[in-house]
Amino acid sequence: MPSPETEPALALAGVSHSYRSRGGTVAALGPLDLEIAAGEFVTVVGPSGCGKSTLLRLVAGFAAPSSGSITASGTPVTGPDPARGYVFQQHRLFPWLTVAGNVGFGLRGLPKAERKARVTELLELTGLGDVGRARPYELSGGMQQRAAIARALAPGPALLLMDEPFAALDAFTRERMQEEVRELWRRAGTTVVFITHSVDEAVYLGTRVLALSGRPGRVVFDRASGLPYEEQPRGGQSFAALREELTEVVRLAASAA
Ligand SMILES: Nc1ncnc2c1ncn2[C@@H]1O[C@H](COP(=O)(O)OP(=O)(O)OP(=O)(O)O)[C@@H](O)[C@H]1O
Repeated sequence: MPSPETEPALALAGVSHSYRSRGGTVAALGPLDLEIAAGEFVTVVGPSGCGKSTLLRLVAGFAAPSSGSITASGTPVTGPDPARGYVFQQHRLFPWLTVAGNVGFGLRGLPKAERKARVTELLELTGLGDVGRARPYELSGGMQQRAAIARALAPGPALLLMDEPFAALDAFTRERMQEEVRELWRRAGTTVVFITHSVDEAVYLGTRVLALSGRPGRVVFDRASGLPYEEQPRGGQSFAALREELTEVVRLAASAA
């Protein structure tokens, strides 16, 4: 039997999803076949409404696909699991808990000393060492999003799912957060699936870049960036070429939608 190490971090086979609404059935996604290896940083772009969030929600186990199957490291996804951390566009921190309380929320099963050590480690890792006792509303948008990332990382997830995590941030903070998430990924070795509307962000962050067609979203572009992170500077030649190609793919997908 294949061991979890040899299984893809994520495998989707024939996955599609429809929503039922008053107006009828909306085919939102797929069919989709996709394998993601452990350690990849996969960015996903596509026209508005093409099913990107749906894809991530299915992978997280928040909803079951209408058809097809999803496995994470060989185990079928049947519901949410701490092995899959999720970061939303809006941080969704618990306002009644401190930042440290939020980060440690998923660690309630651990002995207190162990939990405290892990929270301290994560606060340091995400540059929040000084604000563990603050409430979320006392933090800037960038810090709130860092706290949300720390909370998602706390149980040591094999897979980190990020749904436009920086969309609500100003341009400067967003660029800084991109550097930070890149560094976190490099150090933590977590597999990442990252949804974004920004072609720039997708090309800059992804070791592999996917584009979905208009609704129902299917994979119309799938490319490993082919560059080690250190050699993937913004504005470099390969960066510009991939950005141009991807922009055209998304433009075509949006006009066909
Ligand atoms: N709960 C729901 N009930 C009915 N339709 C839904 C529901 N959630 C999403 N949809 C529809 O499914 C389609 C895909 O939605 P989804 O949010 O996955 O797209 P998206 O690519 O993430 O969009 P955006 O880029 O605008 O955030 C859209 O047409 C949306 O209106």
